[in-house]
Amino acid sequence: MLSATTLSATTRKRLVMGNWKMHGSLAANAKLLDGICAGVAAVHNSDIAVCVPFPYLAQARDNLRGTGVSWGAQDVSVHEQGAYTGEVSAAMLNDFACQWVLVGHSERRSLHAETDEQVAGKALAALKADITPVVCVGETLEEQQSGRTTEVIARQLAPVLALGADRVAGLVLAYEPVWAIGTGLTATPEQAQAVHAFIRGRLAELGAPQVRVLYGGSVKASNAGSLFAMEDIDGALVGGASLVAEEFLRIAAA
Ligand SMILES: O=C(CO)COP(=O)(O)O
Repeated sequence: MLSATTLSATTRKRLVMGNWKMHGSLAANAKLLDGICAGVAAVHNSDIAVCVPFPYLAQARDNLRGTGVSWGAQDVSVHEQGAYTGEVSAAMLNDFACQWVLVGHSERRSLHAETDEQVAGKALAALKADITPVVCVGETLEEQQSGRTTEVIARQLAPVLALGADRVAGLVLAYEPVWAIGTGLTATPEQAQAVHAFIRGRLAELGAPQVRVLYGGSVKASNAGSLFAMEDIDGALVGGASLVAEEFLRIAAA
């Protein structure tokens, strides 16, 4: 007989999401999106999505509608509207039919001093607009080396989990160890699985065990398969390798 955890693992569909970060141009994106669309029919086991810079949301929508590839943004304001120069609201993302939005990426946390509470507020703003937030958590190298990984993840998760089981059931989490982002250093599948199991435990305690937990940090076609083989890794949030259509598709098919 299947145990409850085995059963739930089999029902979480894999999600492979590209985070383009601040890369792209109309011309380069057109080529990349065409390449992804050309190969997506061969990928059966993963949901595929791209999170693009704000100015390219219309291009993503126009190129991806009806293709099976979904799209989203890389940040959202905690505010609904008003005098917030430079901010983009969840309702504005809805105007471009975004299905997803990243919140709390480590680059936003470190470069823009986003707090755990602000990240949870952004997740809530997205949920209220029917956009799925992909909440990113992860420890720095110094935190990892001093044995504080789970302490940091628990702290980052706390205000998100405080939104309650019903809200949390509507989001996706991404574990991205900061030391593995853009460095070529990937957590080993076992290292990543240990943190994912910890996160899954928190989700189960809350009553939201089905939430997908993605891994991010130097994911490539060559390491994706061994990461996806882990019980609690439900897909990947891919930076650099998502900018090359063939490589991104190979990850999704791994
Ligand atoms: O930050 C990341 C995705 O959000 C990971 O980036 P890389 O895949 O380039 O390491």
